[in-house]
Amino acid sequence: MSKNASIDEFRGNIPTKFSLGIFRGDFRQTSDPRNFLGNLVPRNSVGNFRGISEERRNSEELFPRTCFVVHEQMFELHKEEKEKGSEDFVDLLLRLEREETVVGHENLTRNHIKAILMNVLLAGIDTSSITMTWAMAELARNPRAMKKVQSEIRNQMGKRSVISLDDIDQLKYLKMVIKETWRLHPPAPLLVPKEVISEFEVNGYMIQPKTLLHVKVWAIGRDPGTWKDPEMFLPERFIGSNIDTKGQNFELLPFGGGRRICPAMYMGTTMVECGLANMLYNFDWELPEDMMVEDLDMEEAPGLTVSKINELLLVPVEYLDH
Ligand code: HEM
Repeated sequence: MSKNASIDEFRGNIPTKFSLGIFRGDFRQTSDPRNFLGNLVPRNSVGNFRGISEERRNSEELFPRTCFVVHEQMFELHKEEKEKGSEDFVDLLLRLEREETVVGHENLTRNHIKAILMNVLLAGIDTSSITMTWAMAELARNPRAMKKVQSEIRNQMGKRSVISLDDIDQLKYLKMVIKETWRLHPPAPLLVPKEVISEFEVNGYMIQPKTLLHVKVWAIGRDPGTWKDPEMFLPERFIGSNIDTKGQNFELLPFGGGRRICPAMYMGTTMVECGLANMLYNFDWELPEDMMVEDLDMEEAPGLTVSKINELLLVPVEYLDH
């Protein structure tokens, strides 16, 4: 199996996604009938997730084979020690393990590294690539916004080969495009469930402590009471608005909020901003021959993260004027 094939299989493998709980305390409640995943996934559809908490102690049994393959490939690729400064993320973790670094109360072990890598793969790659795909799909459907964002990037950046992190702050319209993409297409449409701490009232209903709340970010983003013309892709709605994505503005929660807010919010944002900025700077994006803007579908695939059900097909045309 090629490396890419095994990574794809690993990421797409639903039991693998659920096995995240192997390394984390959060899924201790998997046998609880109120359990989030157990409730989302019908019993016996892809396995009985409610019984997982007992079995998961034996990670060898539960850990899918593809997961081991991916980890072994990663470790194999990083077996040579590198100099400090030229290390990547995996090199760094392996060095901390060799140096018997204490993290929290214990040494960082190989199992911790596997858990961290799995978190990054599951939580990081999908969410950023999903955002970039939806952003490109919306821009392809909205040539005016596409032209505007490309003009901003090309005018601000002048001639250069790559747009770096330091340049991104100047790209105000690009940031609005990304926020608007997250409003309409939050990669995680349902947040991690939240447990109510103290009683409160909403619309005449008293919500009791310990109730599990499922926050449907997708619906909030399209709520006509909150957003004018909610179905329209209109990045300009953020001009002069101080709504951001840091979890304080409940209208826009692509990274969630509260204690369990995405810990990699800045990394995720940076990956999306840099990726899109470079794609939009270096290429014009055309629809395939015989395809009209109206033919672009925006159908969503079901899942804990929501991607486009059909692949987005765009033709990159190198932009040579820089
Ligand atoms: C566009 C990029 C991303 C988006 C939209 C996103 C979104 C989210 C959301 C909505 C949550 C749940 C928060 C809640 O329920 O309140 C979450 C949790 C999490 N994310 Fe991200 N994420 C992104 C990128 C990343 C990256 C790059 C990583 C890792 C490198 C990452 C790691 C995590 C982890 C570990 C959690 C679980 C935190 C916890 O349960 O305490 N995410 N993310």
